[in-house]
Amino acid sequence: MDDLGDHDIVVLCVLKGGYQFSADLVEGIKALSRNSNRTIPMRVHFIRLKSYLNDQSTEDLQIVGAEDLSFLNGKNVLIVEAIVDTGKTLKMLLNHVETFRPKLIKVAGLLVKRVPHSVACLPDYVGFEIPNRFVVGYALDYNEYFRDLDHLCVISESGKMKYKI
Ligand SMILES: O=P(O)(O)OC[C@H]1O[C@H](OP(=O)(O)OP(=O)(O)O)[C@H](O)[C@@H]1O
Ligand code: HPA
Repeated sequence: MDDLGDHDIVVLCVLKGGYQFSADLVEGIKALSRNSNRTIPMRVHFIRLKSYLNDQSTEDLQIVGAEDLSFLNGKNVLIVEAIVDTGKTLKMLLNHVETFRPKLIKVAGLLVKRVPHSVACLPDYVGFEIPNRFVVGYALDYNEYFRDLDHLCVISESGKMKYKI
């Protein structure tokens, strides 16, 4: 919490995969605030990025919906991302967010995948480093399936075949 400075923060949740982690992280920050002497006013905002088809990152990385993030100007921003795999999404998002000139940007990533060809863009705060396998659950999907699983797990090859597009 100290890293995030002494004035209000904007939590920027990366949809769709980040919704569950963001919700739980916001609860965690609220609990820390309650147990300390300082309350940090918090705004929560959502941004949607999409690039995956089946278990592959595509070149078609889009910010879905026109996003005017000019309110980030001068703010302390905490980007919340469920997973950093190739790192392309995070890199593109950081470039985008920086154009709005926030005061501070920090990134919390629940999972960071050990991949051979990542773009070397890492979160400031990492939950877990995981092997190079495709994981689903806890809001992470395979072609939009499995976000509703309470737990994270590796999708099997037969699961991939069954839900392949
Ligand atoms: O590090 P990368 O290889 O770029 O992958 C990470 C991104 O991939 C997933 O998003 P996806 O494009 O699947 O959209 P979704 O969150 O709506 O499922 C995930 O939620 C991350 O945002
Ligand atoms: O392993 C993953 N699972 C779900 N979505 C993802 N986006 C990048 N990597 C993954």
